[in-house]
Amino acid sequence: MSELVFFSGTMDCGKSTLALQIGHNRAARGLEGVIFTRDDRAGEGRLSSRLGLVTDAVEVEEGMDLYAYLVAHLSRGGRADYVIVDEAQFLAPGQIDQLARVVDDLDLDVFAFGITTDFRTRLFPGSQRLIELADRIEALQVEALCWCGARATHNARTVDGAMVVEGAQVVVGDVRQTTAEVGYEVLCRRHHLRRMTSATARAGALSPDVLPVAPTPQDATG
Ligand SMILES: Nc1ncnc2c1ncn2[C@@H]1O[C@H](COP(=O)(O)OP(=O)(O)O)[C@@H](O)[C@H]1O
Ligand SMILES: Cc1cn([C@H]2C[C@H](O)[C@@H](COP(=O)(O)O)O2)c(=O)[nH]c1=O
Repeated sequence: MSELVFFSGTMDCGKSTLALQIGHNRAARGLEGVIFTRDDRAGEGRLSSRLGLVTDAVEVEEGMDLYAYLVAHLSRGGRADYVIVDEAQFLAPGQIDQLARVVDDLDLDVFAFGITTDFRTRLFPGSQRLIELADRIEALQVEALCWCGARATHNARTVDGAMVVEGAQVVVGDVRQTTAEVGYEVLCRRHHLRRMTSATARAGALSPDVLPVAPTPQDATG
């Protein structure tokens, strides 16, 4: 039975790497996949991992029918033994329905990879639909870590290191981005809710307000 599988996790937890590995292992056994992506940091029509690996992919445009694309591809004599979709959070809910149809009507496995929630902890519409329709949801084994050492569960958007909670849902960007104004940082829920990024935590630790201060004679006398 073919399956629609949603591999989800925070940013920087290895989703694209796993997508490339799944493709690589199947290619090694002579299988051919169709790889879709949308708005990868490496540019249009690319699926890239921070480990340096990159492959060509079909860029999913707004309004594109993924089921129709695959039917046309197969009718032209193209091969598709399975389908990979990276940055699946950026797909429209209707495109996720089309992927479910690819599984059910074309009998192809679809492996979708994406983050579930945005910088405001709200579900991306594409991820919500995947959660609703997927046969299986897989959490990645290599967890990203918050600056405090706890498992990172949420994605924060930062401007000059400070967490922001206003702005468009989609802004392509990266973690550990020191030069660009907008960046991202993965945090545990506790620090996401407190809006404490590594930079603000560092600044707080260095602030004279929180440094232990030796008591002065006035303290003793009141
Ligand atoms: N220099 C490095 N050495 C070893 N592993 C690295 C290095 N840089 C990145 N990684 C690994 O790559 C992961 C990010 O992979 P990637 O597929 O780009 O993530 P995602 O698609 O989930 O955002 C990191 O969690 C880390 O495990
Ligand atoms: C949290 C959040 C992220 N994004 C963007 C930033 C990146 O371009 C991708 C995630 O890529 P990754 O391979 O999982 O690291 O999503 C966004 O547009 N809006 C957000 O709220």
